Amino acid sequence: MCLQWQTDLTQAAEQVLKDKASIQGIILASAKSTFFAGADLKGVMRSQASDGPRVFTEIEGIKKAFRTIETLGVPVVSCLNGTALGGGWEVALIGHHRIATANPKTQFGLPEVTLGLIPGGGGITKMTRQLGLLAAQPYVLESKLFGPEEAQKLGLVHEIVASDDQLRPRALAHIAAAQGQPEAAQHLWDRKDYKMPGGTPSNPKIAGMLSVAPAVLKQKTRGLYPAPEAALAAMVEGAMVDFDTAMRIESRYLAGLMTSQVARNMINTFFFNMNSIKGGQSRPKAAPRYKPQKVGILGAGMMGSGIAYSQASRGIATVLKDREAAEKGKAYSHKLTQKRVDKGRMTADKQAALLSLIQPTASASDLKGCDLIIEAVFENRELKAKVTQEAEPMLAEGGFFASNTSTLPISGLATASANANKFVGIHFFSPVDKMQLVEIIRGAQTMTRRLRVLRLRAGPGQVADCGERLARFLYQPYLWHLCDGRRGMLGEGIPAPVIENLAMQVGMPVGPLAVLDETALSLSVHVLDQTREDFAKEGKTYQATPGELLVERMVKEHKRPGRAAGGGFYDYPAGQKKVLWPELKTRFEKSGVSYSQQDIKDRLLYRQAVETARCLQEGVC
Ligand SMILES: CCCCCCC[C@H](O)CC(=O)SCCNC(=O)CCNC(=O)[C@H](O)C(C)(C)COP(=O)([O-])OP(=O)([O-])OC[C@H]1O[C@@H](n2cnc3c(N)ncnc32)[C@H](O)[C@@H]1OP(=O)([O-])[O-]
Ligand SMILES: NC(=O)c1ccc[n+]([C@@H]2O[C@H](COP(=O)([O-])OP(=O)(O)OC[C@H]3O[C@@H](n4cnc5c(N)ncnc54)[C@H](O)[C@@H]3O)[C@@H](O)[C@H]2O)c1
Repeated sequence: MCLQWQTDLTQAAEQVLKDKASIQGIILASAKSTFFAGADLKGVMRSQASDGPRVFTEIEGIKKAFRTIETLGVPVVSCLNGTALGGGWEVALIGHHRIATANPKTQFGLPEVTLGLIPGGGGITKMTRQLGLLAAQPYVLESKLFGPEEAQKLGLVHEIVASDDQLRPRALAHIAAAQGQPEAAQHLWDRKDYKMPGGTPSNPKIAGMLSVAPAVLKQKTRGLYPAPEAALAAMVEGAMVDFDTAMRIESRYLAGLMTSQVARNMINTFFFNMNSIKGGQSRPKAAPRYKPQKVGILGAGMMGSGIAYSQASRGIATVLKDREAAEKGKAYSHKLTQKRVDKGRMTADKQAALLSLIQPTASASDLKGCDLIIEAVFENRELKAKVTQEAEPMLAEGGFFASNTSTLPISGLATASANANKFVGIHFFSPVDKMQLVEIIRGAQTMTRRLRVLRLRAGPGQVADCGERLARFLYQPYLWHLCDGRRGMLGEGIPAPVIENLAMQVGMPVGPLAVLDETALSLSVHVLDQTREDFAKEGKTYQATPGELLVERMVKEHKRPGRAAGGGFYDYPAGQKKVLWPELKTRFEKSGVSYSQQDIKDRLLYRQAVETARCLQEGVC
């Protein structure tokens, strides 16, 4: 929907108006494999707040042309040969009759809200009038996409054909059959007898549901996303007025959002940046895709057992080695898959096949022939060196070794390896089965070719290559500093619920103390001990931060090592929701401490911004 397209559309609408007497019908079709991808997102990225009035005029101009075509008095048929999203679906909705080619890859719908925008090119008004205020919500507020078949069930597509070449003949046949039938040249909502499905907001049943809708929405967005709120407002306000006014209401909300920083950020992150990552931006250009046949994992603790699941669920034979906990580590995969079997999402055969790929063992010789071995033992340099030297000789010809360390520089760990150029960091996150991101860390001597391991995870877009420039990690120091600041706040006497709730209010999915519990407070203490040891070797004394000291107290004094070991900042009563450990109040909270909620929010966000800037500065890609 670039400027050129807008001009062309306006001219086409003027032309059909002039030629009205000689037109029997109009076909909307695309010469590309995608029917239409919607608004020009590059153009949206260029808009500034001061462009609001111009953007409003443009939106209204587009919709005027849409309206001219659909109210001309002739049947309009949309021939949907492929995907139609956002403004593209709004173009499809100009047609009174919509024919789609059967193709499981085709997607229709309104993804605007996911980009910080709303379907303000008629999408809100028309979908609401077609489906009703309640039924339209998933498509408008949650950007639920659908294929041709679902569209047909919803009455949004009227015919499905087997191939693209049948679209035009079917459209012509429809136009021929529709001659003399005024209703075929009219939308549902333009008919005199139109009634909104389910009723308008004046219907007491609808009004009752709508009175809670903003609260339900706010619970999901925490008030941080303006687009869904604007979309809901446009739906409801639009349902109380005539069609043209509803369209104008939509345009106003859209113009405001289109020129906002929030939309620019969301479009950049969720469309352009995501696309370039999916397109392989972080992958080495020349390296072919690679999937190891057999992977060894050292350490079947929290991470090792999760990594074993992640490998086996991708069909990779996995040897899980631990001094004592290998069977327990495998049992974790049983627990995860059993939940899916119980819900009918996995067959017992598939579960058995997955579990059969995991071989628990206490013997290093079982690692023989692995083309990749990932070490996930305690965060202790000597232990890591020992297990590296023990396991490396078992690697298959050309195989390589990886450490899942959170904090120890890869170049340093690689000194224990006989093949430092085949030593790489592969940093999974906890819980491994849920977290999509994996960091690949090159040590100073790692050959770039090692990065072929990126194939370990399901798909692209999930890997940060921290590179040898950094020879450390992107996410870990990031999280570390963030958490450190927050546990530091607890040490200042700020109540734990305040820290947790304000973190959620600024958009974090869970509070920082909960994250620390998940990754294990004992891990933080291992890291602290190792850091002290490293400093001592250089004749220096490490000055632990207040946050680090607080966690050390939690583990060593209060015996609260984290979730996996029964409790940390939170208690985890069986079968119930976690609750903050009541003693945090007596042990850390200071009654007279004064704090401003805004300051705490700022501290949480500034740290994030500073760490992000550092990553950019250090060239992390
Ligand atoms: C003032 C205007 C008023 C408008 C009023 C209406 C407002 C409307 O309600 C708002 C919207 O439509 S919000 C929008 C809602 N629409 C959406 O969210 C749909 C976004 N698009 C898609 O999801 C996918 O492109 C498709 C699934 C359509 C095709 O997938 P595929 O076949 O794998 O193709 P691919 O590899 O993905 O793309 C090829 C190239 O095209 C590029 N490009 C694509 N769309 C673009 C766009 N809208 N923009 C700019 N560029 C767009 C893409 O970056 C890439 O460029 P590169 O330089 O070669 O890298
Ligand atoms: N916890 C997290 O969130 C997280 C996230 C990313 C990376 N990591 C890193 O992963 C590694 C493991 O962390 P974890 O949280 O899974 O620890 P954990 O304490 O849960 O597990 C460590 C396991 O290593 C085993 N082990 C110890 N010595 C061994 C040996 N010689 N041979 C085989 N197994 C041995 C232990 O028995 C234990 O099961 C650490 O390097 C940590 O920094 C942890």
